[in-house]
Amino acid sequence: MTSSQPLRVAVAAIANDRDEYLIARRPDHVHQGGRWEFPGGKIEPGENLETALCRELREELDIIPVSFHPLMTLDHAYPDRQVRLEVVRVHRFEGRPRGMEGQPLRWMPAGLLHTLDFPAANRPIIQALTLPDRVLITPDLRCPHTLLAGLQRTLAAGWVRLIQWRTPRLEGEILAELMAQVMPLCRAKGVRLLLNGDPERAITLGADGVHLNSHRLALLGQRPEGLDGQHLVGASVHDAVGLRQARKIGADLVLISPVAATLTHPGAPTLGWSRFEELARQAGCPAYALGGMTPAHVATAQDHGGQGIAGIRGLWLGPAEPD
Ligand SMILES: Nc1nc2c([nH]c(=O)n2[C@H]2C[C@H](O)[C@@H](COP(=O)(O)OP(=O)(O)OP(=O)(O)O)O2)c(=O)[nH]1
Ligand SMILES: [Mg+2]
Repeated sequence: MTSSQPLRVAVAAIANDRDEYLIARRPDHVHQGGRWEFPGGKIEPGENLETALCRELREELDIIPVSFHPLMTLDHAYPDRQVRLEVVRVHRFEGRPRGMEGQPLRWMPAGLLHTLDFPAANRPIIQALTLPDRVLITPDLRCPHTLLAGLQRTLAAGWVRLIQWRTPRLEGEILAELMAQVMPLCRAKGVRLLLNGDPERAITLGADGVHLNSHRLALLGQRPEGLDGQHLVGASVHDAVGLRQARKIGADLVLISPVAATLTHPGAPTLGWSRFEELARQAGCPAYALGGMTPAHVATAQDHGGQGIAGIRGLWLGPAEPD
């Protein structure tokens, strides 16, 4: 590392109304040259994020952003440089984007961003643009038929895009047989499923990734083997120590809990929204509020730096009480 102060960079994830993002190709000769990027550049002395954003978008694209909000702040150490990417999501702008520096531009559907070559620091940005605002956690039921019926009802409602499959009382063949039915149902709806459990088992059963409870997370020294860029790794965290561990192993999303009182852990002390916000802002990846959450809390979670909410009740459209 050449300096202890990271280089502050204003980065714009510019969206159109088809959920596509504007990307540009960095010239070959610059840092991270040849890779795709979100438009933006260095925050100059005396500038704040907003003034730097407006200047960069005028210089690079000849547009003026008119509606935007902060998405995330990311610290990343490249071998030769430490950067702090201050990422803003731009919803509306004036003008027609042109590559003012001769750089190729492209509008890319959010779901395809992960197929392109971006700088390594960009992975959490792409996750944040791709991941939904709600994670459904399955209830802890023992009856496969009840689970399957609840899943079908929930999928039919059409809004769920990410599921954490958490059935700790189902093991071995019963879980394997159930997953063989569950995965095709999810795939048909474009829903991704993370198996809460052992990472190897998640891969064997064909899940889209794994969810690590705080205990499993604490035992890992690195991202579980076999879970490549196409898979997702989620982790449950309750404090700054857990969050650091999630960053260390390269988790793609974290569930921070308990934000409010929950029936799943009655009487447990809660974090509240201000502590959630402190943790979410340090996460370096999309963070979901968990504990006492319903879809009505999505906006509150986002106002506090989160990606959205996670939970069972309020999201699962079937019986949720232990059977
Ligand atoms: N703009 C942008 N920079 C990124 C992204 N990801 C990433 O790691 N970076 C890094 C690469 C660079 O080290 C730094 C941005 O520098 P830059 O070269 O774009 O800065 P600039 O537009 O002010 O360029 P210049 O005036 O120095 O030519 O941040 C990204 O998505 N967009
Ligand atoms: Mg630039």
